[in-house]
Amino acid sequence: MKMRMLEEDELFPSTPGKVKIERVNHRQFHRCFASTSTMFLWALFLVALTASYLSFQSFVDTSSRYLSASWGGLHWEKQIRASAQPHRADAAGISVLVTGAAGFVGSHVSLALRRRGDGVVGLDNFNSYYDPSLKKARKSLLSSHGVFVVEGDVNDDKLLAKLLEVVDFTHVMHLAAQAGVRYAIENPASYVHSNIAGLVTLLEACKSADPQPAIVWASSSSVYGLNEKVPFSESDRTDQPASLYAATKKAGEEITHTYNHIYGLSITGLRFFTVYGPWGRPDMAYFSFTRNILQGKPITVYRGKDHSDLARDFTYIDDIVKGCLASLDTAEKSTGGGGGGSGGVKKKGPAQYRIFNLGNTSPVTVPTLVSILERHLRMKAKKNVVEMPGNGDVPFTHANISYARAELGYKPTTNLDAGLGKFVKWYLSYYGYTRGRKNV
Ligand SMILES: O=C(O)[C@H]1O[C@H](OP(=O)(O)OP(=O)(O)OC[C@H]2O[C@@H](n3ccc(=O)[nH]c3=O)[C@H](O)[C@@H]2O)[C@H](O)[C@@H](O)[C@H]1O
Repeated sequence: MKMRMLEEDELFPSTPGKVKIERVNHRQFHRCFASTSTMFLWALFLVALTASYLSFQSFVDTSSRYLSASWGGLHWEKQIRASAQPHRADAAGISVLVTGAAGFVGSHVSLALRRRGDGVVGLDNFNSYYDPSLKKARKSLLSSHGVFVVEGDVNDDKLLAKLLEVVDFTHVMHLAAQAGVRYAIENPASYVHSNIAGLVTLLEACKSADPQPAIVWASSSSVYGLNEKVPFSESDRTDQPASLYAATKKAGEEITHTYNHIYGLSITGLRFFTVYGPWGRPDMAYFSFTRNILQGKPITVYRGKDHSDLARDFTYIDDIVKGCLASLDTAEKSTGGGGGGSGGVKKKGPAQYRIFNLGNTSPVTVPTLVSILERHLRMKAKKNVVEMPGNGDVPFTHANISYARAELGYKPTTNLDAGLGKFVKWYLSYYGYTRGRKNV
């Protein structure tokens, strides 16, 4: 049957919004029903489309997370367990999670532990504060010695919980941090992120672990700030930080104290004094001076307001490593019960809380540092001497190490001349120089 053409006023009501009800006849009911069912089908279609889009999205999210996740899975867990396994003949081996393992101090400590047969698992986020290729090279060195380094952040609570679940670490050596005194002016948030939030995330994970590991972590000589009493002793005032970096390290000392007090975590904080050496940090003065001298570029040497030279208690990496290992070896067990829950982790008794200076005890001025480098490099520096900008620097540092000597047997043996000699040798070889000329 031929369909009647719709009259104009059936398509467009004469008065907008006012449909003439009396004209809704049987045929219209059919049309209405047909259009309702069409609408229903369309709605169904749209719902199905949305649902499939959402499930596709979640599939994409899950799979991309799975594909991009650098941790997890049975194979990964196997690698973690193998790396954490001590191999010491005396069966006294410890199992250490080293955060910041691809960093300067972290890589040296990890290697030293591994060499004496301890179990080591590294954690590092490989951030780009300085050239990540140097961090990757340190990681390769570690993996060639059987140390597995997980790529991840100390702010990742799930990763930390997983690591502490897979292995009963006896110790955590917490070296991951945002380092550098002057960079805090440029990027203050990175210090809060790593040195405060990251530290708390790590302590939360450790407090809930069963058994709880003992924690040794990197504080800094910078906590002494504007302290003028020399040499700096652990009991000196540390409430006058000169930089945000120093303030976050000081905050770390207070935060770790809280976790020690409430949860029974065994804590040892180490105040490192301007650590230098092979595989060092490119942002530090001795490293950047070396790079500039070799490239014929000028270096900027800061001096104090009254034209006085700045001085640092430069400490060689091997001495620092010995202090770190002695701290691990003398750390007592944590006394908390482990297990998560709403703050239900109670300590069974007071736990050890220690803070040590790890310095060299003989400060050297920055101009002297430069002249030692010139001698080792057999090249002259182009020096720009400028007044120290007010960006967080302190005029001098000088460690009193009596407490570390008494408790840890800590005794630094490398002076700045010998240490810089070793650094320069490493630098020339790592960056492909033959005495001042770069091999291309
Ligand atoms: O012990 C610490 O707790 C800290 O040590 C280190 O800080 P600092 O002692 O400041 O070392 P570093 O930058 O090498 O400057 C050395 C000297 O060179 C001067 N300096 C620096 C740069 C420059 O261009 N010119 C210059 O004269 C500068 O004024 C200073 O007098 C770590 O970086 C830090 O992370 C933290 O661990």
